[in-house]
Amino acid sequence: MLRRSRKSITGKTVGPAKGPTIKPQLTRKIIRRYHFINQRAKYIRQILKIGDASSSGAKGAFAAGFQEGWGLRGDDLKKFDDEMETMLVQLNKHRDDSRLLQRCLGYITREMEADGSLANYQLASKMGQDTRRGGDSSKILVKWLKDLIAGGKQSADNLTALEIGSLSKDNQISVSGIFKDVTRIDLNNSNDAKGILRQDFMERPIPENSADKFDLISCSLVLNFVPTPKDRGQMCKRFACFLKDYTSGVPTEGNNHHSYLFIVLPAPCITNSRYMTLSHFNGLMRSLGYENINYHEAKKICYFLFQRNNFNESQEPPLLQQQRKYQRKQKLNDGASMNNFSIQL
Ligand SMILES: C[S@@+](CC[C@H](N)C(=O)[O-])C[C@H]1O[C@@H](n2cnc3c(N)ncnc32)[C@H](O)[C@@H]1O
Repeated sequence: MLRRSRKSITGKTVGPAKGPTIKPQLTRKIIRRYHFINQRAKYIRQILKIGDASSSGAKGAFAAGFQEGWGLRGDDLKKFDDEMETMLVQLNKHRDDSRLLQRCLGYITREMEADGSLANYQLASKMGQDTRRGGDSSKILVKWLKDLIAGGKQSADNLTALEIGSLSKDNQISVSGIFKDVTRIDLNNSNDAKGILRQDFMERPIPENSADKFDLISCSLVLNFVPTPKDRGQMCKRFACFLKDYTSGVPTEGNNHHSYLFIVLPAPCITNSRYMTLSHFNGLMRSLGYENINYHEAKKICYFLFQRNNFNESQEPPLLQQQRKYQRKQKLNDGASMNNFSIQL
């Protein structure tokens, strides 16, 4: 069991003021692992064409292979099987070996269905919001929007927002009154009663008309948990399908209707990656049609506000041409202590 009391060995207080906590250094590890095995399970189910993720569904369909994998885990779920872990990373190479895919599915389903697995994941996600780690990131978003409205750069009328990876309906984005309506979604919080819809943004149906689109999307500490650089790129591309498009026509002086994208990332994703820098990220977003209008770098977290661009295409290289630069990983920095965070379009 990973949960623990609030004091560390050094006596330092960690985690939320009330209730169980998880060691800070484990938080990201748990979230990453949870996303990784869920994504792998989804991928295997697609190849094997099975819908039911649960052990009962999969066991019934593929008793032998599935149970082999299930049995490999034994009782200690902290023990990993090196061979299976390598295969999970390289599933593509084994897509024709259905017996092996069944084993992999059994192996990870055992972990996904273990007691406390989801609870630990949700606790780890919530800890990202703990005030000792920066708190509710939408506070800064609300301040920036208020400034834009006060400066006449943005109309305050009937603004709507989509919050991806929402953990609370009490965050500033929901309670500040700036937005007439906030739609909150999260992969795992099935708290519909609490106003958060359980939904994968990547599977959210694309709105057919503008009224169902949003003036702002908030994506705080979500992109960094998307497992692969290409999946992150897909997420970045998909934002535009859900944002109101105020960009058509020639930009006019005094136009104060825009749509926005608020992105929050752990600072090391931008400041300490071999494949990402601030200007690279802004360039990538620019190639997708967004202009960075606000940026704040705190010790651990980076905050970006992008405005959907209203530029004159004839004066810019076409966006598709610009996007090519961001389709491959490019080494921009190097250093032993650097990470490999990247986004590929
Ligand atoms: C670390 S939490 C961040 C929560 C909060 N937004 C914050 O800033 O503290 C990441 C959340 O993103 C959610 N998430 C990740 N990928 C998602 C997706 N594709 N669709 C919806 N939610 C997603 C996870 O379920 C998780 O609750």
